[in-house]
Amino acid sequence: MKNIRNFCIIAHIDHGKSTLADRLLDFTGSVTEREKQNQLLDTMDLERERGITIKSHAVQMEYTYQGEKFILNLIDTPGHVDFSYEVSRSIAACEGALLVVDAAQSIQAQTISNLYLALENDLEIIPVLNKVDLPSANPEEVTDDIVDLLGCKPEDVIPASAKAGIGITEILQAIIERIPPPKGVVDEPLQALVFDSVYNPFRGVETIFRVINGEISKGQKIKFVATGKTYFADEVGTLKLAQHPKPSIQAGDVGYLITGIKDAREVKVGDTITDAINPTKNPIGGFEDVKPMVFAGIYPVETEEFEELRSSMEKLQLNDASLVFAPESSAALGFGFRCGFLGMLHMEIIQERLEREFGMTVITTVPNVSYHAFTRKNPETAVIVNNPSDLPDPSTLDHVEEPYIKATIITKSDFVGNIMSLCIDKRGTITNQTYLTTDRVELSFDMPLAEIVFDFYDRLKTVSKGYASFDYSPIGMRVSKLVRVDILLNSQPVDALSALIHADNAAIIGKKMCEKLRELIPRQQFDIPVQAAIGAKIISRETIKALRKDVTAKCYGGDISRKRKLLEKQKKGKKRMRQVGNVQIPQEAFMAVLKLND
Ligand SMILES: Nc1nc2c(ncn2[C@@H]2O[C@H](COP(=O)(O)OP(=O)(O)OP(=O)(O)O)[C@@H](O)[C@H]2O)c(=O)[nH]1
Repeated sequence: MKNIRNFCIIAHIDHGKSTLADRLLDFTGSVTEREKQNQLLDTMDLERERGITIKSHAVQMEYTYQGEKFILNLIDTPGHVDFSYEVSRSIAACEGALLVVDAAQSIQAQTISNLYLALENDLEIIPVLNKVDLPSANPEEVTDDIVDLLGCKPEDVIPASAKAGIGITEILQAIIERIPPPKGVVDEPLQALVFDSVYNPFRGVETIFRVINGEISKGQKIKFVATGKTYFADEVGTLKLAQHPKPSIQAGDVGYLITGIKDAREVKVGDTITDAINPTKNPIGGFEDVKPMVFAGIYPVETEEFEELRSSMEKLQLNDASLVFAPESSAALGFGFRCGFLGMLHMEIIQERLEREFGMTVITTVPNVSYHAFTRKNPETAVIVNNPSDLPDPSTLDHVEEPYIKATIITKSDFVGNIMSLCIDKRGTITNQTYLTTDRVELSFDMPLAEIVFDFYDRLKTVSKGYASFDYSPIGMRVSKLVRVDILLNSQPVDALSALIHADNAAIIGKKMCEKLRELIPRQQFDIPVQAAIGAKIISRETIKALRKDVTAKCYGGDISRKRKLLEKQKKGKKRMRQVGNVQIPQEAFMAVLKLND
C-alpha cells in the first residue's frame, strides 16, 4: 500500500485538466501508440465534441521513482456544476489533488469551489501553474494569487505546460513525495466507496470504486449498503485504458466491479460496497441521492412516436441514472414526459442524445425548477410542483417556496457594478464581497435557482465581457411571491408555455414573452393574437399578422418541379414544429422565455 497514490485533478473549466491527464498517461507509458488520441479519457463522442468531461473515470499508471515502482491512480472528475456531486465523491476517493490553474486566467470560481471540496476531504493539494507556454501567461502574478489562496510557499507551485510537456516529471515527483499513501486495513470487513459507474450494453453496469478497508475478490458475495441489494462479484480488476481483471483488489486501491447489473439506477455514486456475510459497521459517510434540479417536458414532434420516445428514454436511463422522467400530458402537446435533470447542461445532453442515438425528434418545453406549494387547507404538506400547470388554484394557496442557491462569481473589479445590477435584477441579494487581489473580486449572492435557468449565464458573459466565472450550490427553499403566467395563442391557452414568475416581474416578462413569440411564430393565413394572462386577467397582447403572400407565387407559371421543391423545403423546415389548435409553433417558441433579452 505504501507505493500507491490516489489523486485527482481539479481545475476550472478549460484550465487544462484533460490535457494534463493525457500528458501524464503518455509520460508514464500507460498509453500505446494506437490508443493515442487527444482527450483520451473523454470517451463519449459528445464529450469530445464539446471538449468537456461529462463522466468521471479512473485510470491506473505505473511509475518508477528512485528505483521503486509506484502505482498512481488518477481519478478524473467532471468539470461542470451540474455534476458537482460526482466531483465530491471522486475527491473523497483520493488522498491528494493537483490543483491546475491557468497561468493566463488565474483563479476562477470553480478553482475555489473544487479546492474547498478537496480541503473538506483533507486532501494534500499540489498547485500546478499550467499553460506557462502561453504568450499571455502571467506566471509571477498568478503564482502570488495561488500562494495567497493556499497559504503555501511560492516554490510549492509547479510551473507546467500540459500542452508542451513542461513540468511533467516535477508533477509526478510531487505526487509521490507529497501525497500520503492510503491508510486502509486489509484485514477489516470490506468497505469500498462507489465514485462512478459506466454503462456497458454488453456487460451491464461497471461500478468504479475505491477500497477503503478490506478486500474485494472475484466470486465474493457483496452488498451495496444504500440500495440494500446483494450481488456476486463476477469480475473485479484495475482500470488502465482497458480493464485488467484481477483475483482481488485490496484496501487503498481503485478498481472496477462487474456484477451483471443492467440498470444504472442500482449503482449509486457515493454508496458503500461491503461483504454480504460480514458487512462493515461503518458505511462511508456523505452518501446522497442526487436530486434533479431542473425539469422540462419532452414531447415527440410526431404524436404517434410517444411509445418510441418512452423506450428511448428508458434506454437512456439505463446508463444515466440521474435522468428521471414520468409521463405527462399537455392539452397543447399531447402525451410526453416531464423529465428531471441535474442542470441545463445535462438537459441539453439528454436532448442531443435522444436525437443522435435514438433518432428522435423532440420538442422540449421551458425548463423550470421544482416548487413547493402549500395550500391553506393543508399548510403542513408541500405539493411538489415540477410543472407550472400543476400549481394549485391560486385562490387556495397559502404560500409557495422556491429553491435558492448561493452563487459565487469571480470577476475583475471593473465589472462589479454591472454584475451587481444583473444579480439584483435576478432577485439576488449580495452576501459577501472580497478582493482576492487588487483587481479581482469574489462576489457571493443568494439567488433563486429559477433565475439561473433563465438566461443568466449568457447575460453574465455579456455584462462582464467574458471575465466572470460562476459557480453555485443549493441552500434550500425560501418563500416567494410567485404567480403563473399563461400564454394564449388564438385565445387558446397553451399550457406548455406557462411559467411561474415572481409577481413583481410578471407584467414585464408577460409582455416580453408576447413580443418574442410574435417574432418566433411564423405568420400564417390568419391573424393570431398572442396574449399573456395571470388567471383570467390578460396582462399583454400582440398580434401575428396574417400572411398574404403565397410562397409559391414567385415561381413562374407552370414549373411544377420547382414548386414542389419549394414546398418540400418548407416541409423540412417544419420538422421541429408542433400544431397546436390551428397554429404552428416552432421549437424555439417553447424556449422563448429563456431568450427574452436577446
Ligand atoms: N497553450 C496551452 N494550452 C493548453 C495547455 N493545457 C491545455 N491547453 C488547452 O486548453 C484548452 C482546454 O484544455 P482541457 O484539457 O480540455 O481543459 P479541461 O480543464 O479538461 O476542460 P474541462 O474538461 O471542460 O473541464 C484546450 O484547448 C487545450 O489544448 C497548456 O499547457 N498550454
